Amino acid sequence: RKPKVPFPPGPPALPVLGHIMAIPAVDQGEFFSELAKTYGDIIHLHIPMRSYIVLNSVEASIELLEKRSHNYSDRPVLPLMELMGFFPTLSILGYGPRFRLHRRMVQQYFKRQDIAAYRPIQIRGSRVLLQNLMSAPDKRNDHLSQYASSILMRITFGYDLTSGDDKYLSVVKAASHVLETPGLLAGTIVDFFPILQHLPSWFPGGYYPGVARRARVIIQQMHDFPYHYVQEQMAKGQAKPSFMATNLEALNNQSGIPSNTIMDIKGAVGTVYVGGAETTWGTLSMFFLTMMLYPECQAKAQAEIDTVVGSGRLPDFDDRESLPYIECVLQETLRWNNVLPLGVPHCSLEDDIYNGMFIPKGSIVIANTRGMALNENTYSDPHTFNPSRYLSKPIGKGEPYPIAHFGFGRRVCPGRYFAEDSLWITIVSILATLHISKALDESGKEITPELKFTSGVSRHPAPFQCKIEPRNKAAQTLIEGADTTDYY
Ligand code: HEM
Repeated sequence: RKPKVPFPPGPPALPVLGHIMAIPAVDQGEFFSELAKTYGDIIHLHIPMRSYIVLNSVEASIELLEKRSHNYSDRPVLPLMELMGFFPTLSILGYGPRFRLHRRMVQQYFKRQDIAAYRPIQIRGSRVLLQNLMSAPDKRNDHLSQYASSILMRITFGYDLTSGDDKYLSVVKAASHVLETPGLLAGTIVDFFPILQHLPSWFPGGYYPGVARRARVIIQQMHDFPYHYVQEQMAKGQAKPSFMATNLEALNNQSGIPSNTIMDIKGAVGTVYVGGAETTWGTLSMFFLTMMLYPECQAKAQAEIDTVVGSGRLPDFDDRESLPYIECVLQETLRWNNVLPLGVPHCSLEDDIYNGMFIPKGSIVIANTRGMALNENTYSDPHTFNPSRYLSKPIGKGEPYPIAHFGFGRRVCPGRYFAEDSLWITIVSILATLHISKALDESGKEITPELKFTSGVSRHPAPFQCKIEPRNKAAQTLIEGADTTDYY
């Protein structure tokens, strides 16, 4: 279809295939940012039967995804995610009544005004994490994923995850592993030619559907076990307060949201505890990488904690306002290499014209959040990790906190306030007590890892070694003596 108003600008396309061969499988954020230098903030790419719109600035994303959110809050159909059994799941539900139901359920539970109630869970989790990091520093990633899963499992279905060998944690890990498949969010050949999902895995083009079909069992377990666990606990009269128990009770009393179904609750719980944990531990993994690579920032953060909190106790949420540099470390960790570099794709419901550019109905609309974090007009020397950039001038550069990493409009991350709390308490507790540095090789030389990242749905640092040790005897005593009683 040739529109009267031109599409947004974009590079020349091949006939039929359009830009499909030009889009790289990895580092797409950087690729789109390079294109933006020539074609501007809103780029149009052709993929077979579809328009692919990439938004490269916060301003353009706000204009379309927020101010025109009635038109840009749909999601593209993601055949592979559905084939895996991710349905009905808020993150990928199309815009409509079922989306609104799920969104309301999740948003209500993680409202900014209410999340302080979950802090005892986050504090306890961060203390267990300190103890685990001190006793087995080599298993850093396992501890981080256990921390993130433990707080979300506790809140979503009242489960007390206390060990790294927990059978349910292994299901979560397996589900996360599935999500490491590159391109799952509208980036595989099956998204461009959905008919391919029916091919057997040995057939050319059948690789992705094969991966998705094999993952079904895991994804099913991931959705089912929280439900069975809560039912069991409710039958014994021992269910702890949780998202699932609250919603099931509402359903039992017939007083909850009328069209609520068990499937909806299972789907909502699944997306929160797996998606939320994946992004939280991924960001914490990034934090370790930055602290190892930028020791001067680590020292500055520790000096601030030593002055404000001292060494006689662990930091608490009440300290947050008095620790401006720690806030900057958190914000810079979220910006520097954000875990969802292209957010989650939106989709347009109707034809639209914006600034003389035509955006057809059904376009896949991507917010290039990685590109926004690297925008040189907003962030000086954007590849450098520099928390001070947010401090007011003349001490800092007065640059704004990043916002793009949590997405936009009616699909903005509903867990963002909770996520920031989970990250803050962990980051400040680690900085208060542990020292992170480069690991040494056999000859005693420091190992500097190459900056490498995974390229699945979420982007994490590739595995890297680092040294983690208590900062001093006082810190070791604080970790050993930390109160890990369950006060929630
Ligand atoms: C560092 C941590 C996190 C980051 C960077 C992050 C980022 C994002 C992004 C970029 C989106 C897509 C927004 C859009 O489409 O414009 C999203 C959606 C979502 N996030 Fe988060 N998130 C994080 C943690 C969490 C946590 C802890 C939870 C749960 C408590 C959560 C629950 C969700 C859900 C349910 C959606 C789907 C919303 C929808 O489609 O309407 N996230 N998140």
